[in-house]
Amino acid sequence: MNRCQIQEWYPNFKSCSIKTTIHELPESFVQYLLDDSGPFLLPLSITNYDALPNRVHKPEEEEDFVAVEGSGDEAEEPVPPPSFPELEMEIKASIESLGGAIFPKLNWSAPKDSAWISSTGNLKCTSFSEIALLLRSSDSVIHDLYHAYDSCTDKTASRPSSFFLALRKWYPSLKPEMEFRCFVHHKLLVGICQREVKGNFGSESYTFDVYVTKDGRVKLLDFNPWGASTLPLMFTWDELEEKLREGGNELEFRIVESRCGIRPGLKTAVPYDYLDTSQGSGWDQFLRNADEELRWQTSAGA
Ligand SMILES: Nc1ncnc2c1ncn2[C@@H]1O[C@H](COP(=O)(O)OP(=O)(O)OP(=O)(O)O)[C@@H](O)[C@H]1O
Repeated sequence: MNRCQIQEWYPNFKSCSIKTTIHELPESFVQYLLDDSGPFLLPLSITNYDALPNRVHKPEEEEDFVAVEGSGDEAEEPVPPPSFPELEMEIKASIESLGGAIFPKLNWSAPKDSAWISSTGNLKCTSFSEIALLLRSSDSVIHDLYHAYDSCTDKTASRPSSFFLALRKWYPSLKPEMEFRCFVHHKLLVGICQREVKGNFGSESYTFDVYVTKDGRVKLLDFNPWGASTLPLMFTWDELEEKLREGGNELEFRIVESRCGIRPGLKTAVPYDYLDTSQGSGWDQFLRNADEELRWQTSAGA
């Protein structure tokens, strides 16, 4: 499990992977990602520091402010937005060095499930606040922060001691049909093989994802543990295990033959309320109101 963290594997596979910079996250930022006690505030950006005194509303500084004794209001100071100036500066420099746009990822996971929240509908980020928004909104990231070791039988801690943010050069047109996951069991490739990726990963059993470029080069995207929360995609874990129990060591290569069978790799997860159209749901209520308003307008116009 630990070997599949990007900060662990990337240094050894840099030459055949996507250009990436890795930043150790201060614990204060990790706590910011975990904190769901109050309203969600984006970090105050270094570019907005000068504007801060004007942004915080201080009624006592207004001319017509009258303090009412014993109202209790004096105790309620506005909560300043969190800020992480050093991390933001490091990230800004990295984004520039990677060509101005990046794909963010924590130790194991990218915030794929929060792509819907960004203005572009994907994980492309050009600033620290875009990264913070995607990370804060993602259950995949929460999984890394809280539950990464849940399926480990030799679990000794509930979380890793440090978290890292990987910024990967943004590739705008990765074709989902050219991405492959390769299953390795006891150092044997049992799912799919790409010659260009050499077998010098430390674990015996794991999966790795590769992308085949237009000119036939293979880029290593990711490593994941064998089993656990790794999706077996067109296989099932039982099927792969069964094949190995039976001593089968032939490589099996599965592809989708129909074009419509290929879905983008990014999960297009949206809140359940978006999808729930049943009676009494938010959508149902919205449609009823719209219907009523339309009827009212029609009868008023008649
Ligand atoms: N640098 C990049 N630029 C653009 N898109 C990318 C980039 N890297 C990855 N992607 C897309 O995002 C998808 C998810 O990436 P990745 O496998 O790194 O995330 P993950 O959270 O580890 O996913 P999983 O848990 O399924 O392995 C990839 O399948 C690919 O389509």
